[in-house]
Amino acid sequence: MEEKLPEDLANLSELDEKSLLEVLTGRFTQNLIYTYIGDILVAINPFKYLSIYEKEVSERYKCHEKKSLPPHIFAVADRAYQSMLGRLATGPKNQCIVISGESGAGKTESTKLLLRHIMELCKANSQLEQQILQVNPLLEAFGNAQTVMNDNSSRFGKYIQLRFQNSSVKGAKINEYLLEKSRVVHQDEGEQNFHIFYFMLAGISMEDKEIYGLLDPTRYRFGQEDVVQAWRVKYAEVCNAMDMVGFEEQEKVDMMTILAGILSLGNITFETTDSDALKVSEASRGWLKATAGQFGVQEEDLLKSLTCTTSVTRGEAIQRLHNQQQAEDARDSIAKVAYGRVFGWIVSKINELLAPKVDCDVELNEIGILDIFGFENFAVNRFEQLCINLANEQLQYFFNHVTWKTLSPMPPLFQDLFLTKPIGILSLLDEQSAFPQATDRDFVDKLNSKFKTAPNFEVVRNHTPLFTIVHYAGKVQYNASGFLEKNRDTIPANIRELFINSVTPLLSVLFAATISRTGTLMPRKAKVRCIYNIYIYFDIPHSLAVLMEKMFAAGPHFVRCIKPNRSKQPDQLDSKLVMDQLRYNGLMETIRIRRDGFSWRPAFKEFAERFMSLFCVVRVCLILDCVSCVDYRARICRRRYLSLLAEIWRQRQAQREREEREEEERRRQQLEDERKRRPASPPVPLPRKKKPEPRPRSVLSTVPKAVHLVPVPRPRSKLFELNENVHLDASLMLQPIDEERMKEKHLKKTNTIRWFRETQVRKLTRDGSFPSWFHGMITRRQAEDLLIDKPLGCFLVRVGQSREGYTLTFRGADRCRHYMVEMQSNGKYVILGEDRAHSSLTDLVQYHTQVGIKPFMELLTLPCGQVKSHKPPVLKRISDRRRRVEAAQMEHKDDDPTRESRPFPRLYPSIRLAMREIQQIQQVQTHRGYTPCPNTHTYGLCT
Ligand SMILES: Nc1ncnc2c1ncn2[C@@H]1O[C@H](COP(=O)(O)OP(=O)(O)OP(=O)(O)O)[C@@H](O)[C@H]1O
Repeated sequence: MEEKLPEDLANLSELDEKSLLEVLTGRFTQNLIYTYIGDILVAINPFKYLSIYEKEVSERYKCHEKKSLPPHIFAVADRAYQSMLGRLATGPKNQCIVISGESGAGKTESTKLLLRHIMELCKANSQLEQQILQVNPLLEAFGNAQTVMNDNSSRFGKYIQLRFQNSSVKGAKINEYLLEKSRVVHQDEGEQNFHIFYFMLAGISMEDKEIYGLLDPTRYRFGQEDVVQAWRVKYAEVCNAMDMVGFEEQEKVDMMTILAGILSLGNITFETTDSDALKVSEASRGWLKATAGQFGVQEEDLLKSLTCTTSVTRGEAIQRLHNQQQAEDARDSIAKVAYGRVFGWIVSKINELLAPKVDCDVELNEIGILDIFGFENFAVNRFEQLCINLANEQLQYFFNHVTWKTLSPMPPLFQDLFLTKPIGILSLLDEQSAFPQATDRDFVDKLNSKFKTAPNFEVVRNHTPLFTIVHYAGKVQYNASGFLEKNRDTIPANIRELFINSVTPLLSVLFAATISRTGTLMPRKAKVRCIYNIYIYFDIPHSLAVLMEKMFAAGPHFVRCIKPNRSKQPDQLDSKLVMDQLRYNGLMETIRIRRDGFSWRPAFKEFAERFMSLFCVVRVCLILDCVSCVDYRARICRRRYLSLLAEIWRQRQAQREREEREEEERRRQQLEDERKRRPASPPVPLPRKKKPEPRPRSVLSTVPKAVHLVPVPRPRSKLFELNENVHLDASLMLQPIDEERMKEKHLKKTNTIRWFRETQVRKLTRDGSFPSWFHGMITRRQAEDLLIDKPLGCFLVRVGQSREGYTLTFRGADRCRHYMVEMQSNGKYVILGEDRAHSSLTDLVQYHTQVGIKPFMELLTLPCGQVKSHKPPVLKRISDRRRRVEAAQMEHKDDDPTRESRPFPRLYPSIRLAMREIQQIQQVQTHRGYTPCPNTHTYGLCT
């Protein structure tokens, strides 16, 4: 039998490193990956599937406070949700869940599980929950990449805010931090570019490949077929996620074209000429053309921005020619900025689409989930590591503050060393970045002279500009090469100007955008001439400060993720690695403090409300006196507090026993009296069970469940009366109240008909005919009558009578089911509660002939067709008109593909020409016996 190991380490009486490790290892080997330390959840990554996230498990963890369940990530989600609603003794309050751990420890997975469970908890009949769940795959595709540490490593930090009105979710907002843009142009050995490039190249259809200007995907550096197949699936998922969240088709095309432009840009190489000027190599001329087309700019302008810098001095424009290195740097910086901004745009678009649609005076509560990189200490630590560790320093400070309160021994290193103005590290960095001639060495020299005596700073004597910071988690040596350039992260004015004038509105908006105080992209409405450079990292202190402000004001929850081994293997636990992480995370110290203090640390109000009944038993004033004068969390109060509680429990117990004794005595006395009163009477028979009175039948209950399946003879219905003069039943119009209601109903019906005519007919008809399963505007009852004697899975689609949308009616096993089909703002169709968006109703129907509809997972089988002779005159008229329009369109159709309904890249003809040119060059090369590989520089994706 397996040993029962403690679920909460704070309850252990004896706890040192050895016993802690023993408990965690023991639990891990029993597949118990979650353990509490008070209210902190420790999660060890199992690196394998565990059946602990199934639906039944998540059901059990709904409002688990009432039950005693093992530690689980769902329990954290539930506690945050219930606390946010004020159901756990405190009033409603914002909550934040901080997830930390090193790369590959399981933060992203934990975030997804938290989101999933919170969406389960607030489940209402809305599409929003599904949309929120789709945000993760989208962000992962664009912000994650394979690294040596983790195959799906998040290369950015995120803070997801879920906003609620009472118990239902009303919207979501994401803040992204520190995207590692340099990955677009350079990846270390064993690492990859951002996932989206691979997904796109593997998943894109041949037709789209030509449209965006991509080469045959087989030319890219791809792995085995099964990997490519997985990427294909992922690409479909990303496209679906964009549809679900609400991206427009043209926006998607523009975005994909920009990504293709980044790849083409990577193929541009330079050659020196006899004069000083640089030129684009012969082999990559086609790529220059393609890039210009994909970015929607003029080829000459793009070339100029790559090969020279223009500056204006005293009203005079001065051109400085680039050398080869500078030209390559300009090329790479365009790629990085363009990618960074596309990512920022995706986030701001998600925020716009998922913004709560409620009146601004409605107060919303919030649960925030922070998933940010863990502390990093590599062989070479660069600017990115400094930013990440700075963020972690601040988070640790927050953790200590919450955990230890007044006992925190940690000096605010963050504040002193980094943020003090004007001599903090970041201020000095900004100061040096502002001098065009300053070097990274100058910056380090400045640091050395200012901080040589600071306790957390160490001077490093070396040719390379190095310095060391003593972080809470250990010493980190930073290499400052490239710090000034990265901190400037400026877009040269001519490049910015070029893109602001792009014919692709998305690029124009992206390059005119500013970065907000929280580090988020803020698109500007109007085109703005560029005068200022943008400092991307400039706002790190601000963005952290804003985040911290939110977190300090919220109820905190901590999830500490632990990586059990470096080789990403299941069932293996490297004790040293785990111990190091426990120390880095500050967990060892926490355990000690928690054991000495209290593992449960509610706010005073929460505590008081919970224990009010106890307070009544003893002298309330004694407790209040104690806890209000001295913070009861403080150790100084502990002994007094414990003895007080013990006294309360003792008294309460004594009283309970007294009451029980009295009750027992009373009952005994009663029986005795009874017996005395009727000494000789025969045993009283048990009362006969009374036959229950028939309950008055409510209007609803008079209708047996199956009634909808029984065909009711009815006058021939006006099934397809898509007519504005909708017929009203005269008897209903007799009562004035009903008259109002009927008018309203009529109005809704008229509006729906207009909506259908103006926006739907074109999409629904093929060759002027409606699909056989489409039955126009019929009632629920009429739909059921049509399906009653049909086989299982038979279905039809009808137009809703009171809303702009459709209903899919389906002959289920026991009854007819009606599924609402949501129309998204981007014109996509989704069955409410499903996670798949479709471009047309026909696609939706087709899809569900293969994939069952949730929750019963039943498939659509047979369309319930219309009887030809019954075809309503209005539908027939619409069909005929549509057929005539289509015929006229066919006559005028020329071979310009942009006339088709699908959106195209803005400069599609030039992309097409460029790709032809590239292919011709390749053919010539093959002819001459070269292996054509024009993608040598395609940012790590080439064969
Ligand atoms: N609860 C879990 N159950 C099963 N596998 C898991 C679990 N958590 C994590 N994993 C596995 O570990 C991998 C790494 O986890 P994850 O991507 O969440 O790490 P991370 O901490 O977010 O890393 P990074 O900081 O690099 O983004 C996942 O891809 C998954 O394979």
